[in-house]
Amino acid sequence: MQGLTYSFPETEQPPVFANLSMDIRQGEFVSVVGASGCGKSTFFKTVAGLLEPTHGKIKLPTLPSTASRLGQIAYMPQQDLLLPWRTVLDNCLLPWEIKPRFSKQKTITQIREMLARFGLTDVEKAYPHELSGGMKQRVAFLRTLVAGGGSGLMLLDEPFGALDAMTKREIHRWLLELWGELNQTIMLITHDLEEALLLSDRIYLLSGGAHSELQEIIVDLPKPRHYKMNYEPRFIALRAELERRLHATYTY
Ligand SMILES: Nc1ncnc2c1ncn2[C@@H]1O[C@H](COP(=O)(O)OP(=O)(O)OP(=O)(O)O)[C@@H](O)[C@H]1O
Repeated sequence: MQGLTYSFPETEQPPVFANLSMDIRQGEFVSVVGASGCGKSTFFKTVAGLLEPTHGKIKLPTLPSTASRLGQIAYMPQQDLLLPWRTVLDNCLLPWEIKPRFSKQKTITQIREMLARFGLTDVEKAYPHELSGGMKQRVAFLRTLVAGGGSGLMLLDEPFGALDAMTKREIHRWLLELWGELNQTIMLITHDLEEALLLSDRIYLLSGGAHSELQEIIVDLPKPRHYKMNYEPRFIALRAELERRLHATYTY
């Protein structure tokens, strides 16, 4: 991404963000943190092609630079947005109904394989109200993977924000285990600094507006990561540094 600027049309407001540049490598896990309202979601919507940047370029190695990104990048919002009248399997089939890539039978076979890997085989015929919060997020995550778009890039906009601490921990453990197999590049928006440190290779701290800034924090914690790292000196030092820099961007 090079020199990205976005201003909402027909507003007198300064740009939500201006002149942002970053490179994400294939297979990286990168988190974006920043004060509330600094423009994180708008930034993701621009990357996903839901909004066109006012200035700047976004290049994906899998897509010609003139092609639309819309539908090419997997995007998962904060709410799971599962359709309550559809079973787990039928919710996961939704992307296929909108944009069929393979035959229905092949897609169902792929979804069933993923349901097994995600520990969801037993709930294939269940409806969303019958699932726990963590299970719903896993189904939504699976559906985002099915929607995929083939670019291998997933944008996760605070997907675990509404989960309680223990469910979040369970989903982190699950994501860390599955991570290697997914072969995806992930960008995550989060307000949870420990989540960002546990999951990410790098963290970008965004401050928006006409004089936007992106600060990069490299998370040099060894892999595989696990929860007990929270208590290790390097984790604590990185958390303190991140918190200090984040506070400095707040204007109370
Ligand atoms: N459709 C819109 N029209 C005009 N301004 C908007 C619109 N959507 C968002 N904004 C403004 O853009 C700014 C950035 O919003 P955005 O949702 O991207 O921030 P955020 O960092 O994701 O916030 P949070 O962390 O609270 O979710 C805010 O000031 C918001 O009021």
